[in-house]
Amino acid sequence: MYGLKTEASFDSAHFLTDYHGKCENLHGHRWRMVAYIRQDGLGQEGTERDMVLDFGAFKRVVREEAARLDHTFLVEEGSLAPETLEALEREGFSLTVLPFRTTAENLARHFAERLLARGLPVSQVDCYETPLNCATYFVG
Ligand SMILES: Nc1nc2c(c(=O)[nH]1)N=C([C@H](O)[C@H](O)COP(=O)(O)OP(=O)(O)OP(=O)(O)O)CN2
Ligand SMILES: [Zn+2]
Repeated sequence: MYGLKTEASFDSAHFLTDYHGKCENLHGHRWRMVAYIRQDGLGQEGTERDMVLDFGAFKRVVREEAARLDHTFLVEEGSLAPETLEALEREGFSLTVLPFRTTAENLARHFAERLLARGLPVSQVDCYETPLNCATYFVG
């Protein structure tokens, strides 16, 4: 069994609905996403011979997915009044409305699903919300 991992970071604001404490307030993180691939064998021919996957291809997709969220406000769908969303957009803020509570656990799963949809056979995604706090989503 072989494994690859690569990572990308992004800066985003969020708040947690139904949270009783400081995280109910709008705040920001430098989110660090670490993606893993596990594979039995290696490529047999061409540029990926004896590789799981070219690191270049792997990191490009992971970076693109992080860039989608970078410097946006991660908003759980339904957590702000439509007029608030409209006002923020009118002011020129970039919002990413997500159909889930913006926990590190859910962001790890969301990221894994996005990478899988783009053809990367990821087995795990770690989402570091702070340097010491990490949630992991295991595929499968
Ligand atoms: N299991 C989870 N717990 C918490 C999550 C989460 O996504 N999954 N998220 C939060 C908050 O978003 C919060 O921003 C993180 O809080 P905290 O650990 O308190 O982070 P700090 O670095 O700000 O804490 P210090 O007080 O500086 O140690 C909460 N929990
Ligand atoms: Zn937070």
